[in-house]
Amino acid sequence: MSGQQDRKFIVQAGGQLTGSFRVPGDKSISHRSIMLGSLAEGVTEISGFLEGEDALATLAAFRAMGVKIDGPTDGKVTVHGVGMHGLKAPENDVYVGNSGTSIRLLSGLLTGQTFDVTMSGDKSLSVRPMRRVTDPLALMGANIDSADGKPPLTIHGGHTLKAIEYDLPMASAQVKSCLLLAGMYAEGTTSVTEPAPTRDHTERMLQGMGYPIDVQGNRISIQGGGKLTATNIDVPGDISSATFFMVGAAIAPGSDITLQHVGINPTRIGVINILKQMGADISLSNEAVTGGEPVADIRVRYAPLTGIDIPQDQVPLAIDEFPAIFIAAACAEGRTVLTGAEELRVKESDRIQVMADGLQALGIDAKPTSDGMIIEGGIIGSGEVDGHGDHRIAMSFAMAALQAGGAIQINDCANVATSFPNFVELATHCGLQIDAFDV
Ligand SMILES: O=C(O)C1=C[C@@H](OP(=O)(O)O)[C@@H](O)[C@H](O)C1
Ligand SMILES: C=C(OP(=O)(O)O)C(=O)O
Repeated sequence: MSGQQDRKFIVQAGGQLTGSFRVPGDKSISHRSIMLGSLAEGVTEISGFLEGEDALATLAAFRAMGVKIDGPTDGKVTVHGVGMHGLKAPENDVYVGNSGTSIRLLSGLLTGQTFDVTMSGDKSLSVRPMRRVTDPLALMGANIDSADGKPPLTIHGGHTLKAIEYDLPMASAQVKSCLLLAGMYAEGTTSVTEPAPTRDHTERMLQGMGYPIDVQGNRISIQGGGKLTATNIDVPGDISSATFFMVGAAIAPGSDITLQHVGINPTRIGVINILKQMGADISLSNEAVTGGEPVADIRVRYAPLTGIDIPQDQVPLAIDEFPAIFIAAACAEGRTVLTGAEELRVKESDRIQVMADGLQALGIDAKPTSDGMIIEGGIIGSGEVDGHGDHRIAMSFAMAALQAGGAIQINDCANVATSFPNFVELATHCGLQIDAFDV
């Protein structure tokens, strides 16, 4: 839970989604724009920055390390880069709240500094696994203390880093990015091989800021000792935030929405591929490339959905979208089977167990498995579910109300502010009958 106060949502049943609007900026790209902008030489102007708690935690961390950052004001941020060696020791521990991306990417970047930093987070972050970054960083020569592989992490600076060749044990853009950021400070060429493609925003932004990297299939290499040059970054809308509206429109008869200027990076569009395979009516227009990232307007009109076996190659490309995809599956005709998604168990909550519990509470036959879920499409009932302090769980169940037999109450929703601070306003604007209460 963020802050002192918790929130609950009560969403009335029925309705449809209509309208054309923009969702907030991409969370992954927002984090990286602050990190790389801070290390660059020159001034980086960012527009479309996500003013959500996670990205703001990264911004605050760099301010605490001496970087002058103006904004955010209406999504505009100006980062006065200090160069690769210009960060200063923060006066206090760095608190990154709920944000796995902040702590894991910063771990890599901070191993290259000359000072020590301790990073901590909220209740959810404090039980998330960090050995996936601390183990390979130790191989590079980093010295990191953790609480049994969990936050808080203390990164001891001043160690000489050596390049490594590393086969990632899991498909994780956070681990890949952590090692590439550490690789900028290592002697030699660090190579990371991923078992399957994951989001490549770090690679794109490094290249956009003039830091050479070499990509050969799933192997990404970076040589230490380079530099970054400031540039302007237009952050597209977050496809992970757009997903809630895509699923809402796909399940509610009469819906027709257009989500403007959304990032459609090929490493992020698993949700489009999966929903289309289920029968969703999704079309793209205004396709363009902005700051090295492809964008488009996404239109979704209601069409009946059918259950599918979700192709495993789509899993890393839709990793944050499964809570919402499970809602689509619950409204589809027939069975949907997800496998190969054990990573969902170590997100802000155990997204397999928590979604299965919530769906069952609403009368849906949902069987959790070790690495996925089997969902029989059916009729969603009225009831109360627990958001478990996980933004994506809360927003997914909010959309389920569009097809429910009665109102749905969702508890422990405050963390929606981590990725989508104006969710309730936008959802109301396009037709969801949602009220939020501080409790
Ligand atoms: O690199 C990133 O920005 C992210 C990578 C993914 O995490 P993993 O690397 O743990 O899969 C994703 O779930 C997270 O929301 C953001
Ligand atoms: C997993 C997520 O984020 P993070 O790992 O940055 O907390 C998410 O936003 O769904």
